[in-house]
Amino acid sequence: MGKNVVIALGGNAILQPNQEATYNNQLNNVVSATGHMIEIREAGHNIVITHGNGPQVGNIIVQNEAAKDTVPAFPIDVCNAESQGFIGYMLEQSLKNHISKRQISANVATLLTMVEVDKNDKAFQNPTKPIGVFFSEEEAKQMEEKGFTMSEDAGRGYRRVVPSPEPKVIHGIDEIRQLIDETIVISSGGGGIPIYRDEQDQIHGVEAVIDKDRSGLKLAQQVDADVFMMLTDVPNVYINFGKENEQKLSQVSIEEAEQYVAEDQFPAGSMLPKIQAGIEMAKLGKEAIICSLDQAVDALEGKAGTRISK
Ligand SMILES: Nc1ncnc2c1ncn2[C@@H]1O[C@H](COP(=O)(O)OP(=O)(O)O)[C@@H](O)[C@H]1O
Ligand SMILES: NC(=O)OP(=O)(O)O
Repeated sequence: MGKNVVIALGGNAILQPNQEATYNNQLNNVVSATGHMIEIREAGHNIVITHGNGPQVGNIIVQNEAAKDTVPAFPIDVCNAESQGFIGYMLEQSLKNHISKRQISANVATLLTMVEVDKNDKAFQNPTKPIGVFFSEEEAKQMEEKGFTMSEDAGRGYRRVVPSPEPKVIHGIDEIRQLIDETIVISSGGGGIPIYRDEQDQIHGVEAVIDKDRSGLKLAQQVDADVFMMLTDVPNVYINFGKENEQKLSQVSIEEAEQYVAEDQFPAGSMLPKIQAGIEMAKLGKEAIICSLDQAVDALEGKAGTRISK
């Protein structure tokens, strides 16, 4: 019998750091990514897809700021909703085209997803989520002088950072559970649109970008997934990443993963949230896999990627 698999697709896989942020570049990457996802569905598994939006939401914010003298800029939660819409559109269109070509029986539905956070989350005082394009150190210094918070991102350059609160409740879980056997559901894109409830139980948007690996974990837990797959632009997790003594990890226990975290092997805002999500998934007796897009099917069969389990 097939497994329930939640797949998280990285925003940097949708727009690679060295690519121009055109719509066509992003669509081409999504067409290729969904081709691999469809293979998982063809192998008999149910899939729920979530995705990142770091590059995309950062670029939407830049568009808003550039045009603000003629069109007022929207808050970040609305920019998140816009990124969810356009990435969901690319995913759904590409999935439907693959389904049609391969004559598979499956529907696709994209859910615009709000995710509740605590408005007093301490993340609001400590921005850590990298968004948008990469800058040199010199450019980053100039951006800081203009009031932006910047941070180095995993050896790839500097990026703007925004608050990234912990996801608490994913909206739409009952609907996903009803749909999952027949339909490929796309949900919680960009980590979800961050919202909070006030004392009168009213919903409000809040300016932040939730980490999609953390909300993907919540999604995996809430839909009772067997496997949480985080597809990114590296084939494996490594210790001593980028150094001469770099070492590929294939199978990692909870204890080993916790030890590597304690050794500061993984940077916040890139690999750390994936590993933390993987540890939490493994603690539930389930599996977490971190791998590159093109190795998704092999990784699910235990032949590629990095697997965290008990
Ligand atoms: N220890 C590590 N092993 C593998 N990749 C790492 C490690 N530490 C940092 N990284 C970086 O993490 C990146 C993946 O994280 P991120 O850019 O947030 O991915 P995505 O947007 O695909 O979710 C890789 O491209 C790599 O540069
Ligand atoms: N929201 C989010 O985590 O996006 P990335 O995957 O692009 O970092």
